Amino acid sequence: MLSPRRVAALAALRARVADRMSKNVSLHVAAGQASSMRALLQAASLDNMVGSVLGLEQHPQQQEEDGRHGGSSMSMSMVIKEMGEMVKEGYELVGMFNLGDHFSSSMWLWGLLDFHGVGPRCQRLAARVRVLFGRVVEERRRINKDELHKMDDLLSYMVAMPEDERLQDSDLIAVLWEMIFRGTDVVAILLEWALARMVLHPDIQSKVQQELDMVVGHRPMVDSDIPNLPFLHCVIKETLRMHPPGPLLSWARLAVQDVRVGKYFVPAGTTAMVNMWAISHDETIWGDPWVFRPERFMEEDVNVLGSDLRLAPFGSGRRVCPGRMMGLSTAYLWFGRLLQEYKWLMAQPVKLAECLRLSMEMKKPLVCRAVHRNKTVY
Ligand code: HEM
Repeated sequence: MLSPRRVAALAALRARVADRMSKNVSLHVAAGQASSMRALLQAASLDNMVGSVLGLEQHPQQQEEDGRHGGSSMSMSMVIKEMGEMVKEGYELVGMFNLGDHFSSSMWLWGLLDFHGVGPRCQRLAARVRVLFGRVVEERRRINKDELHKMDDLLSYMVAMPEDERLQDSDLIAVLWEMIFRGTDVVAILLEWALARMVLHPDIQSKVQQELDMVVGHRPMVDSDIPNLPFLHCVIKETLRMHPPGPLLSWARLAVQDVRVGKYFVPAGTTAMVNMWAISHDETIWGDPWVFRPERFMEEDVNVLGSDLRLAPFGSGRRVCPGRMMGLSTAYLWFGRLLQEYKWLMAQPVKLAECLRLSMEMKKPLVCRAVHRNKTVY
């Protein structure tokens, strides 16, 4: 459970990142360029994750500064750039086909079938993660306890824990890496889908903007506005339904004996996974499942955090996404800010074809044109 102070600090960080992201969009607008949304959203998401997990934040005017973190000797921009490269490499590796994964649990045969060198690349990535995160952890430990208690990021919290409760270094690094790796792209992917839908459905886009104008007005949207924007919630939920970024859930079950489930025969030894994509497109559960209709969530509220299995885009139970509150709040805020400040128009045909890697992405990345709305948000 996060303390109110940490919740407020995370919200303030999200808002600062939203400002930086919006400024980047306005640079494209000023240059008359269309925006390639994926790179822009990924950069913002990495910025947010590195800030909330490691407490490292790069201020535009301080490209090479490190002073906020107790005299770190590492260049902030270098650390963030390397984190971004490592996340990208991790995604590529997870998405690569490796014959060994399908045929063998024995290491030597797995190595023999690893034609693309996935194994050695994974080992090199793991070594990079250990070195870079190891240095960040070491530097944080040098900060005195009083200062550490004032910091709101996950690493500082974990380093400040009583000694007998602390994780070993290898586990600590694994947790930090997993949070950044899993949390970075998925938020960007969700927002890319949501914006694609806004470009395709200008009527729905206007409806969100009307709600924002009415509830928030001319100042920038903040976290505390989120509960007062029900239609914006519906749009994000409908995006999660139609384009769940994590379509296969790991509530894995092993059949210990041969069994029949409905009309299917499941042999002993089979691992079964939950296909959330199929559930959220099932016409016996969702009327008109192929129609993007956010209003359906106005008619019936559905909790998407794991308690309603008709739509559990963050999973459910023991392996539920630990970043779901943060991911959802970030998506609500950034989506609201992007729509509050800009009208989004088609720059290239929007294709909704999907591509499954670690998350389910748009196969053809979204490129769209932003136009400043008349409302002044600064
Ligand atoms: C809109 C945003 C997000 C979506 C849709 C999402 C979705 C998911 C899904 C579907 C899973 C797998 C659950 C399962 O296999 O049963 C998952 C796991 C995970 N997510 Fe998220 N997630 C989001 C944001 C985040 C964020 C912001 C973080 C980090 C702060 C994060 C960290 C993780 C981690 C560490 C796991 C692995 C948990 C485990 O294996 O036990 N996620 N997420």
